[in-house]
Amino acid sequence: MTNPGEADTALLGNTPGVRKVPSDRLQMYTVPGFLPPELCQQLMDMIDRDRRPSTIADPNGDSYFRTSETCDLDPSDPIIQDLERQLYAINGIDPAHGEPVQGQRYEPGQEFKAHTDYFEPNGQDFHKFTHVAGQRTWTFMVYLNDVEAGGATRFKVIKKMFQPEQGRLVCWNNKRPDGTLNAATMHHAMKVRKGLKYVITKWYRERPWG
Ligand SMILES: O=C(O)CCC(=O)C(=O)O
Ligand SMILES: [Fe+2]
Repeated sequence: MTNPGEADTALLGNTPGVRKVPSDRLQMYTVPGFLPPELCQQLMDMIDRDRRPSTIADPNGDSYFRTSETCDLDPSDPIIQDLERQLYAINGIDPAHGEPVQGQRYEPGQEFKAHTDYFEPNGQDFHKFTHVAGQRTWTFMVYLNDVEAGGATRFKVIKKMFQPEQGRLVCWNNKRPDGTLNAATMHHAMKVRKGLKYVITKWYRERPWG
């Protein structure tokens, strides 16, 4: 039985156009053209209207670690509800286990240095971030635009790099099949060199969110 906070990989594997990223280190899939250009544009407009400086869970003294901007997308907006339905249709994760979907926006020179999406068990804020909903399980991320230069997402442990491409979904399990945290999910949103970069990020939890 799949835990309600984890993606149903049979469902995911049957998504039209899906590709399983070949790796024996982590479960990862990508779907080119997952979101249509019109929806991507609507999401970028929403991010532009409501953005704020991004934050990180355990500040590490490097104020240039995550220099992008973030937008908390309104869960009651019909566009976001439609997006949530599209995610549920391919991952089967009980929506109650999802964090509210976020948008990220990067200008030239902005990045999010190498990190994992799960919370570090030794981090100072571990309890604060996990005591209600538990650890993060899966990450679903969609590029909303093609970036003129730079802005790739680099998974250095598995030597895999994704170039932003409008509508492309990339998703992965932050844990190994045995439930332990998977450091091979380490990734770096590399500096945008030219133009803007927009993505949405959706994280799921072991237990229902709030
Ligand atoms: O923007 C990207 O390419 C990755 C974003 C990311 O890793 C995050 O927001 O956790
Ligand atoms: Fe990340």
